[in-house]
Amino acid sequence: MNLSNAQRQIIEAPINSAVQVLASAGSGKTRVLTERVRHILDKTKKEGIIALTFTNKAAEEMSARLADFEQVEDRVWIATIHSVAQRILEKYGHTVGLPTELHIYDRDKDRMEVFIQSLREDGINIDEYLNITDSRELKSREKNLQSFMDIFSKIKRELLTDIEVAELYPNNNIWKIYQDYQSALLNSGGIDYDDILVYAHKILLTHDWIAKIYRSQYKHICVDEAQDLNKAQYEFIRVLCGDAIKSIIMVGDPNQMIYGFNGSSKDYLCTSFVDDFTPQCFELKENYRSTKAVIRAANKLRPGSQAEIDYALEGGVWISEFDTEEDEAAAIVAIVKNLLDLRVNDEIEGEISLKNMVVIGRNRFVFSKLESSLKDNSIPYSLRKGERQLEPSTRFGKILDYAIRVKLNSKDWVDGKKLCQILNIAEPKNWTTSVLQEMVTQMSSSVDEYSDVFAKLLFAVDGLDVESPKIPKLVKDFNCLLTSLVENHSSVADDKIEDVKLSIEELDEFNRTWTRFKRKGIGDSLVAFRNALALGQLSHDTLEDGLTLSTVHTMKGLEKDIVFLIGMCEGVFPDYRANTVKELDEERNNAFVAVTRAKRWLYITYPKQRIMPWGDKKFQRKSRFVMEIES
Ligand SMILES: Nc1ncnc2c1ncn2[C@@H]1O[C@H](COP(=O)(O)OP(=O)(O)OP(=O)(O)O)[C@@H](O)[C@H]1O
Repeated sequence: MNLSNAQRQIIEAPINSAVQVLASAGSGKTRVLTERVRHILDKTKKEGIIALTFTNKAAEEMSARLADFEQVEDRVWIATIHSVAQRILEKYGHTVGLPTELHIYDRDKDRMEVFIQSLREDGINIDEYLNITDSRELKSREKNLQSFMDIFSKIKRELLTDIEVAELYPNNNIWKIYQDYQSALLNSGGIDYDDILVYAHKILLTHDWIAKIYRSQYKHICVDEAQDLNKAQYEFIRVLCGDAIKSIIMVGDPNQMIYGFNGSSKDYLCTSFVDDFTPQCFELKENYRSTKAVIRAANKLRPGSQAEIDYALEGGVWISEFDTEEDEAAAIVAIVKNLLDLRVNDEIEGEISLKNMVVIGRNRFVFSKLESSLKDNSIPYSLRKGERQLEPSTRFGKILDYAIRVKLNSKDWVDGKKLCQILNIAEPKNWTTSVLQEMVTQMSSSVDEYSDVFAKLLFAVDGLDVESPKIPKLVKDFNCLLTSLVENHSSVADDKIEDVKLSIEELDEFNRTWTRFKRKGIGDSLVAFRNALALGQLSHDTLEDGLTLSTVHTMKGLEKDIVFLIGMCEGVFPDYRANTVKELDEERNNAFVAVTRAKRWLYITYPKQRIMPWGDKKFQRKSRFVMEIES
């Protein structure tokens, strides 16, 4: 595939200069970035490159595209911004007072537990506050607590100082509450997800010698999807460069900024980067991905954003209205079947299969009727997950998960408490390195019918060598044990045996995740494994051959020949919570991203009425975005 002149100019821009690329959907941003990396490798001798992506999937894709280049492994560090920051913490976290074995609290509810504990320690009777029977009032109180957590995230994502916080929230003692939460996190031996960047930024800012180590090895930085940077991410990149790294390329599309809830703003790419690095600026407008019909639709949403290439195919965009969500689902299933029967078409490369299609919705709730319809028609499908790992659902799976966390960080009372609850035993008085042994001892007097298995599991996890754990052996032993329970299950109530059967599946999944971890070569230790899980580096698509159902956010950066965009009603898309001009503008970006995932054909559908979660039937208005596309 040839590069266009515009693409080539960017790739061949002077090596030690800053480059900004503002490019529309499908214009080859990822391609340009990959080729730029290749070009730098070619033109320089031993210099290293850091290529920063937004998701692990994008990092994998870039690695795959560069796999044929011999020196890539030694010279290019392709990773998400969080993975790079985390690696810095693993090595140098001690310089800012972090524990040597980093424990990341990756679940919202665990962070909330730590916050509640910090309030307790401040003498606030938080348990009484939450111990009420009125469920509505309880919800509102939980919401109140959540609003504090949101502020903490904002402080971290925007790197706010105490003075800025006092100005923003003059009537609350937020900074003190925040500091107490931070101390509580450290007292439990961990940090939260947002902290990864905050601490890594702090390390580079306050320890120039550490920053110099990275700057001497990596002389070039490439940033993909830069329209979605937030302040902490941008400042992290800036401090990584310092005055030494001048070779930085940022590539992004302002019309695809869809992470505003994460503090993202296109201003970091469009304004701050220009002010701080005075880059050479380029634009790419030609859409190489989509057909004329799709490009026309995209241009209705963002006028003038897309240019057709001469040889673009005509393609098609079809908009259909249905009475109900069931009718909408049935129609999509019918179209899918017709397309599969069609098998080939001049506009689609190769054979038409479920692999060429995706169903996109603004949120995952719009898929429920379609999922039933697909099941009824035996059409395999899978919901594209975010990068976070699925939580285990069985008692065995949960015990394994919590026990590993406690093994790695015995101060982790959050998971320790949950472990005790599942095992139905008393909490240890002190959270020290012997907690798992104490739990094993306690299990000897447990009346739980599986106490023996759970005690063995705790014992086995406690005995793991953290540096080089023998996970396959653990899996094999417990697979045998659980299988024998299933085979001799006559004495056990049936619902419990279902849980054991599911445990075997979860254990298999755990094993596959471990294998994925080893194969990726990100480390050998149990800590590296847990942190890779927390950073979403080990997730995978569940079903490769089925029909993919995806939210807009998880479809970012990807493309399919045939796209169904469903549930296009006001309130769903744009989301009912988007009220301000800025929020509605981001909804438009979401619609633009959804439409531009289509390479050839786009089917847009909406129902005239929907059943709300509380059971009422509600009439729907066609989305404003559909009206614009039709106009
Ligand atoms: N010069 C070119 N000639 C032909 N096809 C190209 C060219 N450049 C890119 N493409 C193709 O266009 C499609 C879009 O490219 P790519 O995924 O790099 O775009 P992008 O700008 O990152 O898209 P988005 O931001 O919408 O995710 C891909 O299928 C790619 O192979």
